[in-house]
This record gives sequence, structure tokens and C-alpha cells, in this order.
Amino acid sequence: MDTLLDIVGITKSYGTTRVLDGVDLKVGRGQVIGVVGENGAGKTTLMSIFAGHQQADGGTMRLNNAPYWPKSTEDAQSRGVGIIQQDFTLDPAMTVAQAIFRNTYQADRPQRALIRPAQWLLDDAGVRLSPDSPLGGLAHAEQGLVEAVRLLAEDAQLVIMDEVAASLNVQELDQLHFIISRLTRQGRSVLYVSHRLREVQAVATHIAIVRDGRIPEVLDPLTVTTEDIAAHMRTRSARRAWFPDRLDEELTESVPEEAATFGAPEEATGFGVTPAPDHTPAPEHTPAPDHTPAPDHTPAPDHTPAPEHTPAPEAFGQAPAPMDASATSDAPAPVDAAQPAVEEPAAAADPAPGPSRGRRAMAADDGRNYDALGTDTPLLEIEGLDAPGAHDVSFTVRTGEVIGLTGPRHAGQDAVVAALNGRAPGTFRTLRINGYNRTINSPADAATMRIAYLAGPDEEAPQERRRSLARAMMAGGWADGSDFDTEVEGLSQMMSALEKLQNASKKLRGRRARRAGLPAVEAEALSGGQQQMVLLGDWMTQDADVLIVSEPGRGLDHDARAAMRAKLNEAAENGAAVLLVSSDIDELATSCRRVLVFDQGSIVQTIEGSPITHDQLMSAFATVG
Ligand SMILES: Nc1ncnc2c1ncn2[C@@H]1O[C@H](COP(=O)(O)OP(=O)(O)OP(=O)(O)O)[C@@H](O)[C@H]1O
Repeated sequence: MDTLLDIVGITKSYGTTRVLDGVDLKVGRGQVIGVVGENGAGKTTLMSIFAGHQQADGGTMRLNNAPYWPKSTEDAQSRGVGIIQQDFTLDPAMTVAQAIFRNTYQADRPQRALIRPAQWLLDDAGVRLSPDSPLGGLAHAEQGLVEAVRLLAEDAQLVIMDEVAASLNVQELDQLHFIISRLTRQGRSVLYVSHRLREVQAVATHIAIVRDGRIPEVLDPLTVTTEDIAAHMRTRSARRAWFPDRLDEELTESVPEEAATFGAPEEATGFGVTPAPDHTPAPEHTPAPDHTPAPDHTPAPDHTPAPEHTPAPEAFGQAPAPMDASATSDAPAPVDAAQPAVEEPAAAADPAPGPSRGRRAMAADDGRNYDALGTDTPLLEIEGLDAPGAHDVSFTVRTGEVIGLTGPRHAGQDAVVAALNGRAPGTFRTLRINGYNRTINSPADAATMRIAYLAGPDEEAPQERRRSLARAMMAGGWADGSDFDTEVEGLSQMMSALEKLQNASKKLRGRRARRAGLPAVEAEALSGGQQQMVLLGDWMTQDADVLIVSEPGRGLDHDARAAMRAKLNEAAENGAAVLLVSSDIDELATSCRRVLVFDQGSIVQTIEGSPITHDQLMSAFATVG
């Protein structure tokens, strides 16, 4: 094998937490190495070291047979290493053409001079975007494709893609895979981080497992199943639990028991998720012939191995929002409680919308027997919705149903959701929730009507995500007896500036952590998947009637996705209607029995099945876009 990158014994710690514990890996020319591992396994940390964002504490790296120790991204680029970062952000004012050439000698040329070469690259890659489009008008997934085309324009020999596929739809995945094949045909190598295991199998020549701070195995994608890969990813100590609990466990693992006064019980398995067996390697694994598996790593003399992945005490202390609904049942509606516009009742006298407490809890107030309504009762009825990007959309979601909304980009599914959660204008010929006519003019209306919404990647500027995270992480503080009014006032002041928010949330979390006898953890210290867990956990605690979630599985590992699905089902079984907006066919097939396929602003197909198959969804996608 012609080796491009050869790393031995790479170590990296944050404080006293050792994240990488002696990683060995060889990357051959023209190979696509799928890099997989549980959330928080250290994949992004490792990629950041290759790309010069971070420096390793120890080990050796050689690129092209020469020592390699990049001090910065520019340094790495000059040596032929390019990266698309996880959760990258690009200047929204930049055009597609400018983004593609921004790291090349063409960077200073005027836009008009870039159009033709950009168009050529886009056409060659099969990406249907205009070189003139500003990035701000594109979905995050589309920007990811622009980033991939950028790598074609640059002459990076080692290309790193960290979770680029997280929210790509089938057509976009095809385009990405095509770009990857173009890169490898030119003799370049790709490190491809993804949690979509089936997709990794399709694109990778080798699958490197990141586990317990190392890469103990490299698998042949042709001889393993996705379940095998997931089994190889599991740490020996991993317990399968609902993700906030699991995160709680991770964050509190090394804290003395008496200090852990809040959070999940030791063995949190009450969410329909089976505890993982100890890691059992797939029996018939045969390494790919041309790959040289990493030898067992022998720790450097100065290396003190961390006992069984023990996170640093100072990285802990902040529990995510509690999952127990009873703990938050008195929590306020998540946005300012403006009165919703309520039209005359369609069925019965309309109860005054109160704080969000869930439909079963509400039953006592309005005299309706929600349990008797059964699971076939329409909970959300939409007729004739017109909104920017959606036209005359009608559908009904029954209580207890998890319904999928999908389609190509900008096909209408996001527009429907934006109108439903009050973030974009929409006119409904009829909107009924729980049998009552409603009007939604703002997010506050939606919240008061018990519609909870978790934003997808396109509505989530990094600042917004951090703000949501800070709020989610503070939510526990509201529930544990602190002065709610003071905290809300503090929150609204904090909203005025991210800087202020971060400082104040640090203090709040610090205070709360001190009460619990734990040190604080920063949102920034959580991996991408861990952040998504916290946000999902907070969203779930809103105890809403209508739960809308956009691309919930992005960034979550195989087991966390399974837990997330179990939790969505549980919410539905408890009487909610769940709207799952997703580009991920596997996620839709495993979560929904009905999927609405959008195209050009309308529902063009309704797929039903128990279960819905992957092929049904693939054929639907083949006819749209
Ligand atoms: N700046 C930081 N400070 C402290 N701890 C950090 C920091 N960045 C990451 N970590 C911790 O290091 C571990 C590895 O994080 P990393 O982002 O590399 O994981 P990952 O495998 O990419 O996870 P995911 O699949 O969720 O993206 C996590 O436990 C995370 O909490």
C-alpha cells in the first residue's frame, strides 16, 4: 500500500480527560476511510489534529513519508490536507463560486471571473447549484455540497469530511459520493466521519472504529453489517440508555456518588432500549486485503492510561434538562406567553390555553376524556395551508402518530413546519388542534397551543444553537427550586447578546453545579452529538401535544438514534402527534408508518406501510426534485 498518512500513538487530553489514548492509523492513497464511533469517542478531536485546528499531546504523524505536525489550518492546507468541519459556518453573503475558490489562488478574482470555472466544477460533480447564489439562501446541506466541490478545486491530497452527510437527502448523498469517487480517482484519500452507518458502508473502502480513545479495529465494509459496526463501536462500559441520561452518566461518571444529587439513575433502561451487551466482535470479520491494520498500540513511556474512559471532573457537573416530565410539569411555556389568537371553537367550549402541561394533564381542566379519544382521533388538522414555499397543503395527524415529512430541498416540508410553529407567515383555511379552531401568528401562539419545535440545521445559526444549549442546560435550574422569575428576567437580558448569555449561563450553571456539589461543564466542551442530545432532551420535556422535530438524528450515534426513536414513540403513545421532518430514509423508515413526500410546495405522495420500506422511500425520491 502506498501510504499517505501514518500516525502512531496520538494522544490528546482536555484538562485531565484523556480523549485520545494512543491512536494508530494508516491511510493509503485512494482510500476512503470511514471513521465511526460513539458520540464523544474523539473523532472530531482526531480530525482537528490532522487539520491543524488542535495539536496532539503526543505521538507521531507522517504525511507523504515526512514528519507532519501542523500548527494551524493554513499550515495543514499548505501540506495538502483539507477539511470540511463538523457544523461548519460560512459567510452567508459569499456566493457559491467565491466559496469554492476561497482557498485557492483564484480567491481574489472578481465574481464574474469565477462563474465559468465554478460552473464547470459544479456540473462535473453533478451539483445543481448556481455559482451566483449567495450561501445564505442555501440549506446547510447544500452548503456542505459546496464545501465538497471546494475540495475538488483545491489540491488537497488528504480530504477530511466530518459529518458532512448528517442531513443530506438521497439525491445529495449521491452527489457527495460522486465527488468522493472523483477525489479518489485522482489518487486523493478521504477520511469520512459519519454516523449514518449504511451510508458509510456504501462509500468507504475501510471502516476505522474509534473506541476507548483508540482505533482498535479497521473493518472491511463488505464483510460486516451495520449492526456489526455498531457493536464494534460500543465501549465496554457503555450502557444503553435514553441519551440525556446517558450523557448524565458520562458527565457524572467520575464524580463521587454522594455528590451526584441529580440526574439519571445508575441504570437508566426504562425507555424501551435494551442494555448493550459487552462488546462482541463480529465473528467473520476479515480485514480488507490491502489494509494494514494498526498494530496494538504500545503506550509511550510517559503515558498514563485513563481508567476505563474516565471523564475529567472539571468537565462535569452540568446535568442536562431532566427527562422526568413530572420534574418539569410546572415549567413555563418555552417562549413568552403572549395570548394566542383563538377562533371560535369547532367542537366544544374552548378552554383558555394555559401553560404547557400536556393534553392528559389538561383533561382534568376541560372535562374531556383524552384517553377515550383513542389513537385514531385527529389531533392536528390542516386544510389549505398557504405559506411562502408551500401551497394548499392539507393533512391530518392523529393522536399517537409519528408522521414523516420529507422531499427534496425547499420542497415545502420546512415551510409547513415554519408556519405551524409561528416562525413564518402562513394562512390556513382550517387549522384545528384537538378539535378546536386555531390561528397561529407567532412562536408564542404555537407554544401556548402546546406545539413544541426543535429546529433543524437550517434555522440554527451557531449562535442560536449555543443559546438553545445554554437554555436547555439551565432548564434544570428552573426545576430545582431556584427563583424562576429572576432567572427568566436574567434570560431575556442575556438574549440581547451572546457574550452576556454565555457569561451569565456559566454563572447559573456554576451555581447550580455548586449546589449539587459538582463543577461546571461548558456547552463548547460537548461533542456535536452530545449537544444534540441535550437539545433533544430539553425539547422532549416540553410535554407538548404536537411535537415537531427537524433532522433529530443528525450527529447522533447508532444507539442514541435508536433511543431517540423509542422516545418519539413513547411521546406518541402518551397521546402526542409527532411530526418528523427528515432527509434520512433510514430514519423515516424506522420511525414512521406514514410519510408525506413534498415537491414544489405540495404533498405529491403519501407513503404508508407497517413498516414503510427503504425501497418505497427510494422510489418516491426518484420521482421528485
Ligand atoms: N474543548 C473541549 N473541552 C473539553 N472537552 C472537550 C472539548 N471538546 C471536546 N471535548 C470532549 O472530548 C470528547 C470527544 O469529543 P469529540 O467532539 O472529539 O467527539 P466525537 O467522537 O466527534 O463525537 P460526536 O460523534 O458526538 O461528534 C467528548 O467527550 C467531549 O465532551
